[in-house]
Amino acid sequence: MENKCKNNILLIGFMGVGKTTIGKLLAQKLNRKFIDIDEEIEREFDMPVSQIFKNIGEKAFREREKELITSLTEKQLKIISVGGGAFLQQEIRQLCLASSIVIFLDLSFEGWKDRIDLIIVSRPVLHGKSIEEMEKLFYYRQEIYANHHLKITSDNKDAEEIADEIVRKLIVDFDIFV
Ligand SMILES: Nc1ncnc2c1ncn2[C@@H]1O[C@H](COP(=O)(O)OP(=O)(O)O)[C@@H](O)[C@H]1O
Ligand SMILES: O=C(O)C1=C[C@@H](OP(=O)(O)O)[C@@H](O)[C@H](O)C1
Ligand SMILES: [Mg+2]
Repeated sequence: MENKCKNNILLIGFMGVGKTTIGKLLAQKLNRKFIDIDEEIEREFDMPVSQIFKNIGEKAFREREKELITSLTEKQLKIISVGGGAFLQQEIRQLCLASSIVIFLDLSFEGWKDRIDLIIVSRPVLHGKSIEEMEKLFYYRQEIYANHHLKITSDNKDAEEIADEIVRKLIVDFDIFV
């Protein structure tokens, strides 16, 4: 039986699927605090993620990503959007699955390709990659997103529609009170 007393709501999925956008909408609809892990790290380092990767390195980013997610999931009743690579770390996966309702925003590669122009500048992981290499990374990462409590198919739906669908499912399937 699903453990329904988890109180944080955490969004996962590949970069560009809408975790940050939809997390903000969800927080408004559920009247909860919203935390975007990338935005927190950018605030701390006072530079965009792309510059952190370039100037400080991905290793430091991943270490801080794990520290922040660990500390933030200890406190409850938040909407947390993590970066697309957070679930690469097994400790983060285990911690989030145990402490939060993990929602996977599932977008097809065809649907994702339409967003490349929107995200390419700010996603250093994509820099220098051919579309074939991006596709390989996309499908490789799908395995880590299989660790979730709720999957929302996201193709051909706008952010509001997805946020409303999540609220409905949280109320019906997870006893979340609005
Ligand atoms: N459902 C959607 N339909 C179309 N575009 C979207 C949708 N959700 C997000 N976007 C757009 O895609 C880009 C990436 O969204 P973002 O929330 O930053 O994704 P993530 O946090 O998963 O990387 C933004 O330009 C955003 O406006
Ligand atoms: O998939 C990844 O490895 C990353 C995704 C990004 O977050 P979004 O998924 O919000 O773009 C950000 O954490 C960083 O660029 C690394
Ligand atoms: Mg994001």
